[in-house]
Amino acid sequence: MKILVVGGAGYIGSHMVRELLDNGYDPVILDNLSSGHRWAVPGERLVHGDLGDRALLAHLFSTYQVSAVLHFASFIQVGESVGAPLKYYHNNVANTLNLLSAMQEAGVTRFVFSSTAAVYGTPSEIPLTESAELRPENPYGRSKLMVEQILADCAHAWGLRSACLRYFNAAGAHPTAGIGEAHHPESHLIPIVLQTALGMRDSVSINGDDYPTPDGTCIRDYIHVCDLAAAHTLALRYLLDGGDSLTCNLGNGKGYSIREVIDVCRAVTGHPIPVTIAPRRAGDPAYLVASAQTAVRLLGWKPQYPDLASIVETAWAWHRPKENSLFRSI
Ligand SMILES: NC(=O)c1ccc[n+]([C@@H]2O[C@H](COP(=O)([O-])OP(=O)(O)OC[C@H]3O[C@@H](n4cnc5c(N)ncnc54)[C@H](O)[C@@H]3O)[C@@H](O)[C@H]2O)c1
Ligand SMILES: O=c1ccn([C@@H]2O[C@H](COP(=O)(O)OP(=O)(O)O[C@H]3O[C@H](CO)[C@@H](O)[C@H](O)[C@H]3O)[C@@H](O)[C@H]2O)c(=O)[nH]1
Repeated sequence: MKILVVGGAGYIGSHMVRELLDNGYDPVILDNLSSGHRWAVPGERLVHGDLGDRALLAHLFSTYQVSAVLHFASFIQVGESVGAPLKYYHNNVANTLNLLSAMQEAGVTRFVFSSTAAVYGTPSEIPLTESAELRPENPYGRSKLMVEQILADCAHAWGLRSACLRYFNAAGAHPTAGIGEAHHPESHLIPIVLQTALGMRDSVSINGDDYPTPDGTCIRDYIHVCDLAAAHTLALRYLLDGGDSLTCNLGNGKGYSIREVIDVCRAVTGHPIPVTIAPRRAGDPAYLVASAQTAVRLLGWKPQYPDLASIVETAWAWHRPKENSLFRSI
């Protein structure tokens, strides 16, 4: 069964491509390699192109009998989005409209969307369920919420069925496939901490220690990238079996402060990992922790890496040969 994976050469998308192959699906990847990597995916499955290219999308849908689309392609940095909102609205919203229009023209009606915990903003409840208030605090989160709303309108208008998967913080690496997180430049906390353990950085700069949390640093819920991929397969099966549109949080339900993340990384790597304190980063809510009970109940999802140390161990196994962090940019 042919599945179009948009953004499939990126961090989460490339793990998804492995997961699809392991489960007998036939993925085709569309990626412009703006932050993804040719080495992360089987070359013969990659179409190098941009989501903004309507003619290319029409060509893809007419060439392949696509059963469903998994959409990972977007810009992803919370802090950057505050200073460059139009960049985010253009790629994350306008380009997604292109994709949805091409799907409508081709009669493809199943869609799995990479949404985010950033749609919630400062939590109205703890842990966050999907019915919590949606008040994103940065353009990145707003761009994802806009797409969720567009998907609901398309469901009503032309029968699109979508799974909006609101991931919390993706981390870790595939234990055997030789792929992992490699953003250039890296902005995510865990890879930065591990690069510091490797001596590639002098210290980790903590973005603010005056938040209303027990140790003053931001709390996040970290979820293994392979557990995310497994949830997508379950959501895909659910839609292929005729399931109605759904929205699910994907997280482990346990929050770790930045200082706690660094402590776990110290324990895993055996390195002291120096820190410095920097000002707050714009757009950061203090606390984001998931209730993933909807995914458990509706999809039968069960994370295989429920604790942070087991997630960091896989990330460390990936980052430790330094060339994975340093040189494999394309
Ligand atoms: N990493 C996280 O913690 C996290 C958490 C919540 C949600 N998400 C969402 O998951 C998705 C994947 O995130 P990731 O961490 O793998 O990011 P990533 O940057 O590694 O992957 C995104 C991929 O999309 C491609 N891409 C971007 N714009 C494109 C375009 N216009 N045309 C074609 N390809 C394009 C990039 O080249 C890259 O391969 C994103 O939508 C992100 O918002 C990520
Ligand atoms: O060098 C660093 C890097 C990060 N942080 C902080 O660590 C926390 C986690 O940051 P990061 O790893 O950048 O993740 P988030 O900003 O929480 O965003 C990620 O997780 C979101 C879901 O919660 C996704 O939607 C985003 O795409 C993804 O980038 C935040 O408080 C950051 O300010 C630091 O203090 N120092």
